[in-house]
Amino acid sequence: MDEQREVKVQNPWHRPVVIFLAGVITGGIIIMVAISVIQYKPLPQKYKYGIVLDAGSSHTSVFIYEWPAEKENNTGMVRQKHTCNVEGKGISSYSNNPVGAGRSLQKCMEEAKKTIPAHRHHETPVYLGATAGMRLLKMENEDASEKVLESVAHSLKSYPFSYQGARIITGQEEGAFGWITVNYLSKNLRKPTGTLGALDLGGASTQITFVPQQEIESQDNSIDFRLYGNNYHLYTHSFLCYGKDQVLKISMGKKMESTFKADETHPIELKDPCFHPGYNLTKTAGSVFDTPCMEGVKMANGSFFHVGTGNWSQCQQSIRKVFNTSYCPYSRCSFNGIFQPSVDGNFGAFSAFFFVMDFLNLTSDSLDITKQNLSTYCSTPWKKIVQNHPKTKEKYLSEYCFSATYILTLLEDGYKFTSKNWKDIKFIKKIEDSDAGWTLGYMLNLTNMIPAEAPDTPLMPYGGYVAFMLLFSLLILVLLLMVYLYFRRSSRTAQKDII
Ligand SMILES: O=c1[nH]cnc2c1ncn2[C@@H]1O[C@H](COP(=O)(O)OP(=O)(O)O)[C@@H](O)[C@H]1O
Ligand SMILES: [Ca+2]
Repeated sequence: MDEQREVKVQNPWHRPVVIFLAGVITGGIIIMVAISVIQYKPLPQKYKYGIVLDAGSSHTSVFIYEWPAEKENNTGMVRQKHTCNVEGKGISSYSNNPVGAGRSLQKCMEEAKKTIPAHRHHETPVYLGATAGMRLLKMENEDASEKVLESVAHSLKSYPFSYQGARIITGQEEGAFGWITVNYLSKNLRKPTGTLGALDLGGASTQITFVPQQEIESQDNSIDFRLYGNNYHLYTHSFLCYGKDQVLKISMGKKMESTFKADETHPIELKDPCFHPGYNLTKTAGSVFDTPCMEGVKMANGSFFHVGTGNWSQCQQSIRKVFNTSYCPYSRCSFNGIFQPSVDGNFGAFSAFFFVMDFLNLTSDSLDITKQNLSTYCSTPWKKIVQNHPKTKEKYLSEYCFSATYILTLLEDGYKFTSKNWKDIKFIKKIEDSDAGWTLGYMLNLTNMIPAEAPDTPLMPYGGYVAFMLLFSLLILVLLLMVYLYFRRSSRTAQKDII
């Protein structure tokens, strides 16, 4: 009996104190895991907002962006929540009525107030960036351009948002921020993979931006960024007056200059291969020459009949005349003596590049087939075109043959794309529900949402962390149980041996 009692006393697992301690340790581990899991659980998502107004030459669009507050420095987290198209023309058309420019924004800004939760209004930045229409107005009439900018600034300040400025952005900014937008949305910026070049076509200017293989020979065309720990050396150029609406005016003006000299009888007929056969509209010379882009072209006046002949190759011949390729002070040029390295890699072509090519179903064929299809389209009678598209605005409809011919000529003769790398051009409107364009990149830059260095990332993702903690604590529990069972067994064996 005495020996038995001795053994019982020697077996520590039979002591209530030890059992109590084991319980406390196990409970402690469970509490520790529970606290650390709850502590690092992501808080319910809080969203922040930003507003950018794209005051283009043809119209103004309001973009509302949204992003989770705690993830603002991660690539691809900002998304477009809402867009609103301002009624009427672009702000540069209000040169004779600047007050109207500010007033035109009211409807869309009221919509913005409803879209963004009220408690976020005061911290939501609002930016307005004006592009080539206002650049041209500033060249023509600086005073009028200032009055228009004052008017839109005054209007934007009357809303409960955080007004951050209304200004004319430079062509370099327009190109570079378009490039940032498409690469941010494609999540290219933190990866070692290549980037996407950006091609933007507006009504009054056009931009080309990409990472070149060759050295950039002109300082004006070079932009450097450090984003997420990577250095980017970009080539960019913005051609003022080479948006599709201005090129239409220039090429019509040039045609008028050459035909009207020979024929003095009024009203004059302007035969135009870029418009469909059967198209015939009376226009005023003033509506063609109302631009500073027509320097050096002899001005006509009065009205004329704009008559379509629908001939694609003649149309291309007439468009080629707007590109000056007679001089180049660098090793290579696009046109008008502007340096351009050879195009390299994939390109996203957006805004009017997309609107036009998508409307004509010309976004996925080879360059040769695209030309053939466009040629057939241009020679289709105007009557049939109207019948086939009864809902499309006739002004847009009448200009698609011209616009697509200009696009092909700009890309092939201007930027030197070939039938080989034609497939590298992707005509895009949106990437992941956000429009391709300069506005997102502009906001990301001004709100410092793209850090120069890659932000620190946790050792493991949240899900992995929870799974790891649970597995690890389970393992400790199993180990404790095994040790307990082992000791119990060995103490029983010891007891039996003794008996
Ligand atoms: O649905 C469409 N079909 C064809 N063209 C369009 C459509 N929507 C917009 N556009 C054109 O896209 C261009 C947009 O240019 P924007 O107004 O941005 O000028 P900017 O960038 O030169 O300042 C204009 O030429 C406009 O007519
Ligand atoms: Ca634009």
